[in-house]
Amino acid sequence: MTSQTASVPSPDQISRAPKVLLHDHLDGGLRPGTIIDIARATGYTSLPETEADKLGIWFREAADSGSLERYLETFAHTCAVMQTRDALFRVAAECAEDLAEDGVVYAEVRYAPEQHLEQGLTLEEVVEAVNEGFREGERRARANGHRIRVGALLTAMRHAARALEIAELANSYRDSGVVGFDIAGAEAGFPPTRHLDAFEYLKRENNHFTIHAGEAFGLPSIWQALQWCGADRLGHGVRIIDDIEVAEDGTVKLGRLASYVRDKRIPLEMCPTSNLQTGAATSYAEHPIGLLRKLHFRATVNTDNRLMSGTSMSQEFEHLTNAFGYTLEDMQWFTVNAMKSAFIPFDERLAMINDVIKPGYAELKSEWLFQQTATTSGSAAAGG
Ligand SMILES: O=c1[nH]cnc2c1ncn2[C@@H]1O[C@H](CO)[C@@H](O)[C@H]1O
Ligand SMILES: [Zn+2]
Repeated sequence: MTSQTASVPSPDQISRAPKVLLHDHLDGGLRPGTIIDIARATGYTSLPETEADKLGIWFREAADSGSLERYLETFAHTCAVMQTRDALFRVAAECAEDLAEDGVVYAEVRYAPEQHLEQGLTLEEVVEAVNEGFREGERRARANGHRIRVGALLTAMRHAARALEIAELANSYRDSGVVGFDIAGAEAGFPPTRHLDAFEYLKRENNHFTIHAGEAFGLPSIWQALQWCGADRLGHGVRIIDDIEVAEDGTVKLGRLASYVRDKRIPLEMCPTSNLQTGAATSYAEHPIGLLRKLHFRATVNTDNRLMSGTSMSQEFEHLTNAFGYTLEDMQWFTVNAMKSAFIPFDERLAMINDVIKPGYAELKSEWLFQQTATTSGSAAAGG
């Protein structure tokens, strides 16, 4: 008998499956049409294209550069149209709506408040506009028959010097929509230890943070993020593969750092398509997530920047099912990993896993039973 739980899910099943997203940038996920609307309304005239389809393609191609630094240049345009309360509200509401439409049930979406002050907003006004937008998006999703919860992560830019201030901001909104902190931006030349004061502050406050590490720079960056800064999770972390040796006969040897990451169940926020664009990986089939999943690292699947990568959670899973033959069981494994690693309280994570994620996958895994009944009962009736 062939149970479909052992076969690759269809795109439709992938889309309907409950998904959890831990690494998604708000300024990397705008709808192209929204960028054009806001640019018109606010007088921003530097967009490279003025038609939505073409603008979407422009972002994808410009981001397909092979270098993180050039990939990041495209954010000048999205940040330029995220400078007013209304724009931030709209972008955040649409983000929650789009994720819910894609079957995401829980998301942590990050952005850098310091990049949205050009037209006079304060840091607090930025956070409040985005929070209100997320709540509005959750309501719209519910009206469309979807359920989603969105938490914000506040990012500090690693080349700048405002990390402590942003960490304090994250801490003051921890009971109002902000679930943690992050640092992002160019990695080479900007080690996480530059922002030690921010991380030490958050640890003293018993707060949570993730650090972009091991994307454009290797093991030293991951080591610092964990052992100097105390990160709860790693943004990307793909270069941990450099500390894993696979011999010709298939035996695997983990170095000290890779062992630590696996033993301590450090979540890896992996973003396959983004990694191909910035040159952190060469193909889906060769993406380190394949080996890391086999070795039972706490790997999770994420979008990073839906606009720049022209992707969604469903598309990331489609690429992975094509490359590795992943089943619904694998998808559930990644999703439960992500939910376990979220920054919301333990009881809420557990309820999400037991009452939303597992029942959702159980339902999908049972579909083959009824398909078979439909075909066999038809032929039985014809034959009898
Ligand atoms: O993959 C990434 N690696 C490092 N930084 C990133 C990545 N994607 C986006 N950003 C940076 O994070 C800022 C806040 O959201 C973005 O403006 C971008 O500069
Ligand atoms: Zn990122």
